[in-house]
Amino acid sequence: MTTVQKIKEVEDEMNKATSYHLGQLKAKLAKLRRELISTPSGGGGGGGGVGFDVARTGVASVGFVGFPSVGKSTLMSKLTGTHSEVSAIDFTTLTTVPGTLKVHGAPIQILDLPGIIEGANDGRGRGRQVARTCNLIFIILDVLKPLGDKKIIESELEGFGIRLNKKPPAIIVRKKDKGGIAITNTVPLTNIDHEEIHAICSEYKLNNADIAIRQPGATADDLVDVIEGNRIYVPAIYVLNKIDVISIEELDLIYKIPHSVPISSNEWLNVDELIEKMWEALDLVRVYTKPRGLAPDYSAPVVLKRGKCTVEDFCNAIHKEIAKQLKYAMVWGASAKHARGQKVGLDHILEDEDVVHIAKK
Ligand SMILES: Nc1nc2c(ncn2[C@@H]2O[C@H](COP(=O)(O)OP(=O)(O)OP(=O)(O)O)[C@@H](O)[C@H]2O)c(=O)[nH]1
Ligand SMILES: [K+]
Ligand SMILES: [Mg+2]
Repeated sequence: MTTVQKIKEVEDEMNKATSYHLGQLKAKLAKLRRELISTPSGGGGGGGGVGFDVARTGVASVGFVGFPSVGKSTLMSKLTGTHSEVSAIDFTTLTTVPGTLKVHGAPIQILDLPGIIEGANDGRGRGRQVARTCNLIFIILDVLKPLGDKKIIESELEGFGIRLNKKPPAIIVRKKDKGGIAITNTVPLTNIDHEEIHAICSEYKLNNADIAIRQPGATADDLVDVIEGNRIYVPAIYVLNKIDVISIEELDLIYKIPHSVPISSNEWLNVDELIEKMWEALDLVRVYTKPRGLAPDYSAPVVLKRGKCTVEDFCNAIHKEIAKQLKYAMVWGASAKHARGQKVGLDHILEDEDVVHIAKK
């Protein structure tokens, strides 16, 4: 039996299972799925495989996923000016095609991925490996196709350890040497019970551990995610393409899908909103440099990622040696205590559109 067949079998069994059995099956499923995810956690590298490894450029990347012929290449080509073959024939794009789009001064890498195929577990699944390394995923949907396609793509990505528009669950699992399984919870357990927790632990041969659940509505899948530990939590935007061929009434309906932006790549409708949403979701921090005695340079921001935007990160983004030479930094903007600016050190956390002057020793 192939891994995919085994997964199907476990899924079928789940429909008729008890609490304990269900927990066991969920853990089993996650272990099988792990076999399909061969890249190490955290991403960073390419997806592996010929045609999927592309040089990563820019400060952040957006991966386009979707069924064939939904218009991924049309959008990517027009956004970036990079050629990616467009045609009415499915599976036109067979490798990852990279391009760059500058948004508010920040170069963003756009990755046009090959059309997704349901249940693909061999080379064809490689596109999702690449998706694991992106900072934002655009799920591109054709408004003329069934809305069920959305669910299929979501499950495909979930199967690859990708969690869309979700934060890591507030569950802590601490292994011990003895004492069995001790469960504590700061919130009521509404979607998981002790039996399920025990079943999952046993499936992972976790005999002694403290399990602290702080996540409201935590599920068995959340616990499995925490134990598996190789999950990628990434924002996603649902791009509803080809609105040029539907009526205003139909448009009103699809607008209700959360995290969605309706557009037409062909007619270039509402693409500005899409770029703005892309910018918000990437949550980047622009920092402007101010040389002594001169006005800040607003044309070329240093662009940092949220969570990695200290004065030290800022220095390192300019040059490796600068942090060592720093006497202090002057900061103006949202992160500064005073309007007249604040003197700070390397660990100060910067905010979007701050202005920084580096004083060297
Ligand atoms: N009406 C309409 N057609 C579009 C739009 N965007 C793309 N198309 C058409 O949809 C077809 C498929 O477009 P592609 O850009 O090749 O789609 P893709 O998702 O890259 O397809 P694969 O690479 O095969 O996965 C082409 O005939 C496009 O002209 C749109 O906004 N409106
Ligand atoms: K196509
Ligand atoms: Mg294409």
